[in-house]
Amino acid sequence: MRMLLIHADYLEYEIRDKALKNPEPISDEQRKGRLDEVLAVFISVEKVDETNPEEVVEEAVTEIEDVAKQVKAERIFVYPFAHLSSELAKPDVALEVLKKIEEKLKEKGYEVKRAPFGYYKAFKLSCKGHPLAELSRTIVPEEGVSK
Ligand SMILES: C[C@@H](O)[C@H](N)C(=O)N[C@H]1[C@@H](O)[C@H](n2cnc3c(N)ncnc32)O[C@@H]1CO
Repeated sequence: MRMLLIHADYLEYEIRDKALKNPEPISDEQRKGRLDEVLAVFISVEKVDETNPEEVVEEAVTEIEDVAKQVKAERIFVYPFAHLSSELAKPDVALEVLKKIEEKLKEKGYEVKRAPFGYYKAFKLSCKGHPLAELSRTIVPEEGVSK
């Protein structure tokens, strides 16, 4: 899994078009979304993550929470982003992983939005520009360790 984490004044998106034949079904209210004072997390779920998605979810949540605490962000935007890797996981696996990351962050008390999966989206992002405002993380499940 590849993550780009941006501490931002805001992130807003608007659905433009389908990018997959069967994108995630969404309500009208999900066609647009915005969070202010947010840690935006752009995530590419990778092929290697398919060997142990549970472990990758746990590690991603740990990394995201670590950065959120450092930058004192209470809101997190989980944003599916297929452009951080050339070895992408299948869409059905990727969507499940992203949903679980969202769920676990909410359980930890963060206000979380997740941008819809499988669409072209316009977005606006205002990066804060401080030294920890732009970070990346790579998560790889342990070789062949399936729980
Ligand atoms: C396109 C660009 O504007 C938009 N931002 C976009 O990336 N759309 C992606 C993700 O929402 C999702 N998607 C498919 N596979 C994956 C994956 N392995 N990991 C993450 N997202 C995925 O499906 C879309 C097409 O790849």
